[in-house]
Amino acid sequence: MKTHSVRHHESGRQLLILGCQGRPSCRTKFKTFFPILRLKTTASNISAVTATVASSIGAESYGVFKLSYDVRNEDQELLQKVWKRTIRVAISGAAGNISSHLLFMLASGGVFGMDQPVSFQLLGSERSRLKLEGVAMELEDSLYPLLREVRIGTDSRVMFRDADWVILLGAHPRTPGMTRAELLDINGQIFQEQGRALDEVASVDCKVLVVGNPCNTNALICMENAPRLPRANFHALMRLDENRAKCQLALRAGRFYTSLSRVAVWGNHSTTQVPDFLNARIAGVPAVDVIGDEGWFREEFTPTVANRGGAITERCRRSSAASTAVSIADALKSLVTPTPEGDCFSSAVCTDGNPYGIAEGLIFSMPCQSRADGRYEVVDNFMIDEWLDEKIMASEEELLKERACVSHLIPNAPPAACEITQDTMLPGEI
Ligand SMILES: NC(=O)c1ccc[n+]([C@@H]2O[C@H](COP(=O)([O-])OP(=O)(O)OC[C@H]3O[C@@H](n4cnc5c(N)ncnc54)[C@H](O)[C@@H]3O)[C@@H](O)[C@H]2O)c1
Repeated sequence: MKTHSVRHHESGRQLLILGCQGRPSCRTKFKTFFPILRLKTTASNISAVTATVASSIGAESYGVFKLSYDVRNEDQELLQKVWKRTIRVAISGAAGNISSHLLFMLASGGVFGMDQPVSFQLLGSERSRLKLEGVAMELEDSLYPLLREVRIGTDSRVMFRDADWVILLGAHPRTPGMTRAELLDINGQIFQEQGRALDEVASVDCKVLVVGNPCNTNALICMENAPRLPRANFHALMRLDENRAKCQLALRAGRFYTSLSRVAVWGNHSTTQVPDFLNARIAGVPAVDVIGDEGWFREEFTPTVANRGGAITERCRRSSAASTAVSIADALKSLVTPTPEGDCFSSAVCTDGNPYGIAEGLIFSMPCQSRADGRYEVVDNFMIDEWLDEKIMASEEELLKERACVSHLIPNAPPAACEITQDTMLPGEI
């Protein structure tokens, strides 16, 4: 099944419809959605309409999305309202667990704003096609006024076209017996292909957030295969790790999490990640002074945060999905709202020109600030002591090794031997 949008011929509004493939019940639905097209809705002319619809995709859309809405009877106030340009969000792995939370947060206006229309371009795998159809139907039934269009498909070159945001969730899960090096290769191939697709069809301003694991190296592969897009547009999700660090600090200090600031997590989204307690503040006071127990920070806080995903997976028998979706929403919000003065957010971004001497050409989590326009700057005034430096270097070393293992997926990279000796677990794994 396909989802299509059609531009209303009078108002320029876009309407959404789930494609019928000729089913009689669906043809009735089609009639309801397209009264203005005055079509005799047979299976054959539905495909003719579909072709017309496909050619209208990519145009800007304005107006109110409402199923079986008749513009002639529309509330004049709504008609006259000037809507923001619809934001196009492409999401891969859209039939998966994280997506089942994320899509509904995005469609409700909780991320981009209650006055910001959104449209979805949902990419699934062949295997998840039917489930993707179900997801689109659930979105339909949710009647979100800000959701203007939903498209589903399995071709990244179609789904990434004209997207403003691309959230890459789809990845192969690590199966029993699979080494981290094998996972890097299998998923690396997915992200090589998606990087190429982005290079061909994505808007040059689009921001890409990679979530599928191993997310830092997947983001690196994606970025290197999309040279037309600025390298600064690529992120790998580390916000979940930051949120987990904040939760542990708040619990230990007995303070509400809103009192926390400058909590960064450095490095790789693996157990080598470095939750930074040295620069963290609680109500503006250094967290180390408020908690006053250095042993706790090193021996409990750091491993607890790094292994939190595993602890959740052990209990739920699947990796965290709802809290991951929340952290994706937080990560996106951080880029479209100004970072409060003196605060930061964690995102794994390209290390080119970074102020901390981390090897260039990696996707590495660092403290960032945003001016609300989708772009960020790396915060350059974090203190690094010997302990932190050593930990950051270990995570950097791991990412250098990961990069060497996927050199065959990076254009123009010199061939390198894969030397991942330690089979580091990902936070979501048991
Ligand atoms: N970075 C983080 O903080 C973080 C946290 C949790 C999970 N993750 C990772 O996020 C990913 C998604 O997690 P989930 O729980 O939603 O997994 P899931 O298995 O429920 O969903 C993944 C979906 O992706 C689809 N898929 C696979 N290959 C695809 C491709 N090439 N194109 C499009 N779709 C494809 C699958 O069919 C599946 O529907 C996993 O890799 C997981 O390890 C990352």
